[in-house]
Amino acid sequence: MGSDAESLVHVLLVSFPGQGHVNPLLRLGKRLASKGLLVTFTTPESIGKQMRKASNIGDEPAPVGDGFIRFEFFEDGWDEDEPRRQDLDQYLPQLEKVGKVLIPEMIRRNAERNRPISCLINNPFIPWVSDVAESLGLPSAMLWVQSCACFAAYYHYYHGLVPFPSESAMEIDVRLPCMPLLKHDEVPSFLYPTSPYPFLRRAILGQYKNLDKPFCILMDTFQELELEIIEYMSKICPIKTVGPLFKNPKVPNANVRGDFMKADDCVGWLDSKPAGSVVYVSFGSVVYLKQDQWDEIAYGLLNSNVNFLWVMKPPHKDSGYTVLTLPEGFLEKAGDKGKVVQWSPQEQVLAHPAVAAFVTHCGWNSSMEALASGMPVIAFPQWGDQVTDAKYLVDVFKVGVRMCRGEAEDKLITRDVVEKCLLEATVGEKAAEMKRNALKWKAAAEAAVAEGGSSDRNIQAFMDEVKRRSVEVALAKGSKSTVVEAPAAVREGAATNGKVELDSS
Ligand SMILES: O=c1ccn([C@@H]2O[C@H](COP(=O)(O)OP(=O)(O)O)[C@@H](O)[C@H]2O)c(=O)[nH]1
Ligand SMILES: O=C(O[C@@H]1O[C@H](CO)[C@@H](O)[C@H](O)[C@H]1O)c1ccc(O)c(O)c1
Repeated sequence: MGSDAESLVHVLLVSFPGQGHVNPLLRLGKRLASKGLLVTFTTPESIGKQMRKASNIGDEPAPVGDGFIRFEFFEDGWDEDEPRRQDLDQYLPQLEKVGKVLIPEMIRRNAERNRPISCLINNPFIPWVSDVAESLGLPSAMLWVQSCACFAAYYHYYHGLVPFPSESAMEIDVRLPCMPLLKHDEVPSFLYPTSPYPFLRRAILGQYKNLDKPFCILMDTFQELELEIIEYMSKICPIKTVGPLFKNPKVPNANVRGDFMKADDCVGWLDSKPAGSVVYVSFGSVVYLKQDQWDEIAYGLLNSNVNFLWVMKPPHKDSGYTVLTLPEGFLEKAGDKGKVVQWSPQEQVLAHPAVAAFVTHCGWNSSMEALASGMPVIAFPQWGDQVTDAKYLVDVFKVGVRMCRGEAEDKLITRDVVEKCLLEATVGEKAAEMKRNALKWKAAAEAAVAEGGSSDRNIQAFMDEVKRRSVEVALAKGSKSTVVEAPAAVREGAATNGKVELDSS
């Protein structure tokens, strides 16, 4: 490694191996690197292999702005084809067991190679990373990869601060401070007493057991988007909002990506379509719909006569899902009006002028990418944070129409409803109003990450703190610090109390 990289403060990012976790943590890594840190990104080798295949991840540190990012994967101790990786109740303890041995080894190896690590950053599902940091006398931070509203909902549930739906009162609404009233099915669905995913409730709440360990909780949201709840939760936890992380004005085209699958080429097809004529349909990396629902969406798309780009990712071989099919003759009927791909370059798609609206499952990454791209949405949430994100996208941020309330409702959304929602979001006054609102959020997002914006100030303050602590760590370990510059004073900057004014229907 070049001596340039070795002279930089070095942080280690440890990610849970899910696409919705890797993307925001890698984006944080690129942001920190662009501002002058050396960043090592790690996740299990099983995913590392897919990332190397799908993206251009090399062995050498990649220069990003003023710093570098490099990758080092770790073995999770299981055979390549182990199906238990799909069962979080088995996989998370396995990751903890091996990670608690291999991450300290990785840290030692890096120190021996003259690039000592000064701070660990993890994302949810792997809270033990802050135990590793503590045991080695290193500071740690956590990147929360959902909205602050969901963070607050889980926090209040975990500490029993307000009543949530329970077996004896299934349909109560939930009143959380500084948040709109959440109907029982707008609360993150892992908290429903009847959730079929108790293992995901355990996985996400596991982070709250260790919440006192990270010195900072970074969040991929921005102050202007969730003003009141961010201010409220910041009085309780050391929160710094740094989003939207996918926008990095310093290095907008950093050529480092973390896709698990190579994106199909669809930009040329989009280029051939008129402005604002295409609906983009994607349900993220984990959600998988039933065949009858898929058919209704297919007919709704055909009947609405819109152009569409539809992501139809293949299911994981051990997921238990059967491969979805398209109705007979669907592609012929759609002709050049439709394109179906296995994986899309979503950031590029959402920024493309041909795209008018996004049918989304409302995962937080997709939600932030849509908002920050000025893209109206048609909300089709299924579970977890998605149902809460849908509530916010539609009722609070006012950039969307609702097509579905969530998997728990167990309701087939018919082709007529699909068609009605597609038209509502693409033509007429309501569509125009949602677009205006979305463009306001795009401008607010860009201002947040621009130099001196709320997220930029927070990331700078975080970097200064990491550098300050790296001196302490080096002194405590009795070795020479790698920090060459004194931490810059944390710039107070103008408080961004201004709310974004929205058109309301
Ligand atoms: O065809 C696709 C579908 C999704 N994504 C990316 O995958 C991530 C999905 O994260 P999200 O939180 O939206 O959903 P999850 O997959 O975690 O349910 C986002 O960054 C998307 O941009 C993508 O690049 N291409
Ligand atoms: O990545 C998984 O879930 C997604 O995480 C996003 C960030 O927390 C969230 O916004 C989105 O709604 C989720 O779908 C994930 C979930 C379960 C699982 O077994 C995984 O391997 C990944």
